[in-house]
Amino acid sequence: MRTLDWEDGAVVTIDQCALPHQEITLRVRTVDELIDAIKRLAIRGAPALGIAGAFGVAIAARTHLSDADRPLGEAAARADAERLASARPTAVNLRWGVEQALASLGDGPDAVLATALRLMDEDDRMNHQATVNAADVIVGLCPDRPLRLLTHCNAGALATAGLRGTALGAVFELAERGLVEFVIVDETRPLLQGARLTAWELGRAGIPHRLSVDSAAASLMARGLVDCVVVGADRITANGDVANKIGTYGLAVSAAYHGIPMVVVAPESTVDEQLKDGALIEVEERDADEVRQVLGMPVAPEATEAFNPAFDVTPAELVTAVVTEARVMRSEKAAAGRTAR
Ligand SMILES: CSC[C@H]1O[C@H](OP(=O)(O)O)[C@H](O)[C@@H]1O
Repeated sequence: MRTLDWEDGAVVTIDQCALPHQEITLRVRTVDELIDAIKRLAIRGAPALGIAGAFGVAIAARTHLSDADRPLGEAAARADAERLASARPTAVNLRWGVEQALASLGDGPDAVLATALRLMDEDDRMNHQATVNAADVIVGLCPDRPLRLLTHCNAGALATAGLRGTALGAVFELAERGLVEFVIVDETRPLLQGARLTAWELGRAGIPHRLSVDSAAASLMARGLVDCVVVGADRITANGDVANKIGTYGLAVSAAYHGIPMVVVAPESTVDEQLKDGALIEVEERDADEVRQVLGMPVAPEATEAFNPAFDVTPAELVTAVVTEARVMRSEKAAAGRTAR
């Protein structure tokens, strides 16, 4: 089953908040339902957000363009599209997908849906090629065999529209080549995308993996248990800075210190050439309860204040390579700066 699909006028997906213990199918028929699913991370992951955004515009077009007054209908559809694009600010893909679909609005609801379906098919192709390219890069960077890989958050099929992830897709590609000893899965607090989603995907695929608390990553690198860190991205700026799940920057600093390659895997739709560097990226700040609680169970006093940035920004100089379906962006600084310790 695809992670995201379109059936009978609805976005059909799996509710990622219920995983790994329940596999609940979501059928989203309105823009408001879709915004709710995006905000609560039932639908999540940069490429998946792009396709969901495009399908959301298709829903808005079908809802409003049937009105007699076409200009009024288009204005209403555009207003819905803006609410969708603003649902989560950091992943560039969401607004990208909305804008791609909006470009077809003047040709009517069927044209908007056709655009969204095309983007969904392209998402599969782009992500698959990026994972093959990334596997080739990792093989070239890491002489030891088999590979011990560390990943953060979830950049698997669940983070895309289709059957293959980005960073985790590269892990799957390497495993298919018989090159993976095991994968260290950062649990990824506060919402535990690693423990709940990446472990679920790797378990279903029979790929050896070990769950780890986020704070163990640096010491696992110091023990020589990591050959390469491979992660996804939510926005890559023109100079190669990378916004990704909170904790990625710390991984990059530790990896650089230990001379371990840091590879980012993403489709070109995650690259934002309009933004010159990472300082300009809006980092989503989420509800403090996500930190005060573990999946809804309080662990801190109710009055405790908390930081909860959903992402951080890793400077290009700490990223060995950003790999897409179309190119490999290498940082000379990252290569020069890495001396094994
Ligand atoms: C393949 S992009 C996945 C990317 O998105 C995740 O964020 P979230 O779970 O909040 O949508 C995380 O940053 C992943 O690396």
